[in-house]
Amino acid sequence: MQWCRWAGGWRSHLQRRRWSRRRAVKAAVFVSMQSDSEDSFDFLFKIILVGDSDVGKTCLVQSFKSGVFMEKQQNTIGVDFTVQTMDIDGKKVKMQVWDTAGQERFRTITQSYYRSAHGAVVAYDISRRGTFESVPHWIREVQQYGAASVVLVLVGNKSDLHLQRQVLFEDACTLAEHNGVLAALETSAMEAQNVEAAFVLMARELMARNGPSVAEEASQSPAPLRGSTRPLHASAPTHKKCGCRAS
Ligand SMILES: Nc1nc2c(ncn2[C@@H]2O[C@H](COP(=O)(O)OP(=O)(O)OP(=O)(O)O)[C@@H](O)[C@H]2O)c(=O)[nH]1
Repeated sequence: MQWCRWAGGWRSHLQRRRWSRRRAVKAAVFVSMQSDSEDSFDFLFKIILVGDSDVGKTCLVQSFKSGVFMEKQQNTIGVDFTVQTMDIDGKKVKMQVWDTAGQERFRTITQSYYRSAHGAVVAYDISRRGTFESVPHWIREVQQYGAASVVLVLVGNKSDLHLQRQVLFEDACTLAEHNGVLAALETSAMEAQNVEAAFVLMARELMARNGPSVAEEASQSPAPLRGSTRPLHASAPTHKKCGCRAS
């Protein structure tokens, strides 16, 4: 498993899912247009997925949601919304994942979704150098339009295309370290490699940082979480941003 992290405390035993029965039940539900009927949860986190067009953001979300790789034909228009619930350390963690369009023409729409995100996954394609060179731009966008406490995870997707690799994992680690990013991982939506690990890593960090306040906020929400609802506002930061130290 390719990953690196600077915030400390990360253990790499997260590959195996612990919530396979629930996932199996929910796997058929793809999200954009449907509500999630399971309304009780211990934690609720909103995660935004950003990065250049065609890096595989939608495929990552689909892989996370259903474990299935679907060759996507169309580019995302605006923002798409998915909910996935996980069992982490006996806690029911609901992840709202907002898959944004990478195309420039949707930038104004997508920026408006950053504000309430607890975490952001910044994705690039390991086989296209240009998508990696855009990463600082995406990080700046998240930092400019998102909450100060937003947790960033860097994901180099399409790790199955190792023969076409144009980005060294070491370069991704260096970039992450210099930009206050929690961790860098390489994933393959096609091979379901590390996809779940990226979201579990994010969830664990958010639980550790400001989980109780997010859970409390969610429990006070007047309406159950549904696909059509607006995102919850991010809770106030309770901890400092990650330091960048080599583990
Ligand atoms: N080889 C390989 N191809 C992938 C992988 N993930 C996605 N793709 C392909 O990459 C292309 C783009 O994937 P999308 O998920 O549509 O990319 P996106 O980032 O959502 O694109 P926008 O909606 O324009 O922002 C599709 O042809 C996918 O089949 C992967 O892990 N490996």
